[in-house]
Amino acid sequence: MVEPQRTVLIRGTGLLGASIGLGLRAAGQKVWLSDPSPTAQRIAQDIGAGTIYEAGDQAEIVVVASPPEVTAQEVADALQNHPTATVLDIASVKGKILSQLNALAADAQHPLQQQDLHRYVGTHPMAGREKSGPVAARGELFTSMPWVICAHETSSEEAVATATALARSLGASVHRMTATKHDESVALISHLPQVAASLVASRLQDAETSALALSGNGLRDVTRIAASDPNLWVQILSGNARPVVEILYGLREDIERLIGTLEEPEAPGGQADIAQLIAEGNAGVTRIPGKHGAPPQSFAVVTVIIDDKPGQIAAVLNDVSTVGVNVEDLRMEHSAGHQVGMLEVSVLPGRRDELAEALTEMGWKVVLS
Ligand SMILES: NC(=O)c1ccc[n+]([C@@H]2O[C@H](COP(=O)([O-])OP(=O)(O)OC[C@H]3O[C@@H](n4cnc5c(N)ncnc54)[C@H](O)[C@@H]3O)[C@@H](O)[C@H]2O)c1
Ligand SMILES: O=C(O)C(=O)C[C@]1(C(=O)O)C=C[C@@H](O)C=C1
Repeated sequence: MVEPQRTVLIRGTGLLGASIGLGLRAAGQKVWLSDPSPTAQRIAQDIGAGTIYEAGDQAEIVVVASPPEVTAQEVADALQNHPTATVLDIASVKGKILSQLNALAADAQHPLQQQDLHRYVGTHPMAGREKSGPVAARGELFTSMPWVICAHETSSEEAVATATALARSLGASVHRMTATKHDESVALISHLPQVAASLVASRLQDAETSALALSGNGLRDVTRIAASDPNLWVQILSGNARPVVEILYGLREDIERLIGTLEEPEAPGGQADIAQLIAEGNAGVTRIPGKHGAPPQSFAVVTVIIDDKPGQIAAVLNDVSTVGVNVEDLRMEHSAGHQVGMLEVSVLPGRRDELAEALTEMGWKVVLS
């Protein structure tokens, strides 16, 4: 827990900055907000993420939550304007920002000194949304999610401890690694998925409406993040281009192999090749950890068909709690052209049948998958 009397200034009150403000406020922290956009700043204040910063006030912790392209400059300004504060940034790329800061500190014309960087720690919460701006902010965004702390060679122990405490006070689990290791890791687990989602979704641009009307969960699962902000992703992908390109070379090989196989699927070895591709995906997906970095666990899904009217989700959840079953995950799907929704309740596999039976007895229409 960050000591409550320490004041946190959040510079950049968009999705991430406002979410951090909401989470810190809920944990009893004093938060100041600042954004070059007066609207983003006011909205963040209005939703309860903190109070607008008065120029000259001294913060003890500064969180830079600006777009990656201006992050190094913002960190440098914060280190100079808050001369005793720990300064951390949360940008999605780490190596480039650290190099930019080292270059500023080495530039005799720039006021940033190498010793100022002792108070800086690069960090990256591995939680976000495909939306931008403070309106989409959620205080619980970081609960049980990884938060990477990339101490650099001269980060002080105190600065690292402060950044770690801040991440933990938002419910995140902390992972420490170098900026280089971070960038290689996120190329695979964050940047590749974004590229894949965007490429798949872009195939839909000219699709016929009758085909799109058949869309099920497969398409939705693979494309949610295709709605992400292009401005942000230009900065992320170009800021981490080399590690992403290395992965794309491998992906290109696999795609070319699949094309070759599907051109003649009945040719000798063709069926085995297709099976191998799917099996390789099976092997990869089982390696994605679950909550708190625990081994992956697959939950059983109980789907409840509900009328598309207010109060239905709350009523189902109320009935689930009376059965005494913990909800591990929740998802709502709408059926195109129908006034019904499908509420997918994920539970531990051993509790599935009991829950389905109880909900059916209570009058709900339940589907097991
Ligand atoms: N979106 C995600 O899922 C996600 C997840 C983890 C980390 N991040 C990182 O968090 C940072 C913010 O992303 P976001 O999704 O909140 O974007 P956002 O567009 O929602 O918010 C960015 C905010 O920064 C403000 N801003 C612009 N220039 C600024 C400057 N010079 N100084 C201070 N603020 C400035 C903008 O007005 C805006 O309010 C980025 O560095 C991003 O890489 C994003
Ligand atoms: O879940 C989402 O919508 C995200 O965008 C999250 C996600 C990710 O890839 O996990 C995206 C980019 C950020 O740098 C960190 C988190």
